[in-house]
Amino acid sequence: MSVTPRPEHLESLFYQTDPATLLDANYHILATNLAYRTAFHQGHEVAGRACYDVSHGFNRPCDEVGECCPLKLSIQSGVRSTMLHVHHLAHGKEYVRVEIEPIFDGAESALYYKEVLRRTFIASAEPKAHGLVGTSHAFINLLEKVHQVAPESVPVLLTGESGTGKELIARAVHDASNRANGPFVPVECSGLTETLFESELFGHRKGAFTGALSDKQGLVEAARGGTLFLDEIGDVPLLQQVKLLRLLESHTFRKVGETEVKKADFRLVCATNRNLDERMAQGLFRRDLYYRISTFPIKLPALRERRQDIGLLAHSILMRVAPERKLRLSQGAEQLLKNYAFPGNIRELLNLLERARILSSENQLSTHHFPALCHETTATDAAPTIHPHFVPPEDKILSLKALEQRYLSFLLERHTGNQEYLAQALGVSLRTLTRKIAALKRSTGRATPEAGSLKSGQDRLVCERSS
Ligand SMILES: Nc1ncnc2c1ncn2[C@@H]1O[C@H](COP(=O)(O)OP(=O)(O)OP(=O)(O)O)[C@@H](O)[C@H]1O
Repeated sequence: MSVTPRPEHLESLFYQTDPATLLDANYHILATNLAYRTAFHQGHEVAGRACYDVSHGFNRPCDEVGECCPLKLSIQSGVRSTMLHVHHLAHGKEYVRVEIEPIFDGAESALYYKEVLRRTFIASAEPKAHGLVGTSHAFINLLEKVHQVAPESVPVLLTGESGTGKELIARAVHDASNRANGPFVPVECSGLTETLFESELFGHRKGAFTGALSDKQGLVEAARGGTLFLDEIGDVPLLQQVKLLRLLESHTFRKVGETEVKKADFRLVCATNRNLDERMAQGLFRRDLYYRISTFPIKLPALRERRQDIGLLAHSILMRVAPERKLRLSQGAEQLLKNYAFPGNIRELLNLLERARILSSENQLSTHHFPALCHETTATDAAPTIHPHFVPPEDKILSLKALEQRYLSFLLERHTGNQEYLAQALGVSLRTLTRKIAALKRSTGRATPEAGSLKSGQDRLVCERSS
């Protein structure tokens, strides 16, 4: 049974400047304001429909199809909840920050729920040539953290493997902060020599040292009112770490060759792909500096932890590297990329796509345009290989036995006829290896590569042939 909102609540909704709706606990939209209708539905009224239908085109509540639902959270907790959602609208998918507040009005349980929706542009849920793209859970969790910390002034430390997008996330923290109108100043710390470090960071006076031909403003000063992004902070040598620490503790600095002390005014974001715990244990990174920079650490997921985004990322990168060609991935090529572990992360994906676009004269990139991942053999029409960085699909957990069999079949293809060597390298006796090969043969019902090329059906990567 649907509830009728009280006039005072309807009035507060109508005067709300942000897009807003009133919902009941059964996911029905009871009322909407003009800002909501204008922003999301070209002025059309959607009251009376279910929120999951309107925002996602689903026929069931979002939490029943694997998405987090802020309404459900609020119903369960009885308090306000906020989260990022990807909304599927007429013009495409977009990121919306949804805030749900239960309205009790003296009643024991909430009468209904006020929903306020704010668009966020720090990332795109649709292919886009520049900026952050993604819709996977790991990526949404990352964006949540960016939203949580952006309005605060605390230092942020971004960690994660090389090529995961730390610089883009640093920029997103800046863009979502109240310093967004100020400058964003990236500093590549690993490239700064000892002599350059101070003069680059703090600036210098003309004549301060040989080669100082004019006054120079430092990067700390350039970041005034904005964000200073210290990339590769883990590579800063100990001597310079002391200087950084002094800057962060006193919020002041002095140009080289000058006596005047100046006040610094920046928000600090640092990034590293080094393991700072290890560096501290080795005495290569100061613990006091670590505590200064790591108030809010954010670990970026590796690309293999957000494989759901590979198609979207690839599409976006193709728009970037070949804007004049409408390049698409074939299904097989997309699957090939999704099955690869990407030790070099998004930078490696970019590299592979650049190479593929040069190799292809068509609009479609197929598996044979990715020779590094797909070693075609000439033995059969679809002779498969498994790349050493092969990882099983996200939605499928392989049993250890199945994984062992895959690995074995991959090795047998590589080392045909050399079982003695293989047994030794695997650390098992030749008898054990022979037994495992026989079991593999039985389970696939096919000959092992000893007698020909082994195919294990859908679990194998199959290279498309060039048309
Ligand atoms: N979510 C994303 N959406 C689109 N492009 C991305 C995303 N994340 C990273 N990229 C692209 O991947 C490349 C590598 O990103 P970036 O330089 O920010 O990585 P990094 O983690 O700072 O690497 P390193 O540690 O080596 O400095 C860039 O071309 C960047 O534009």
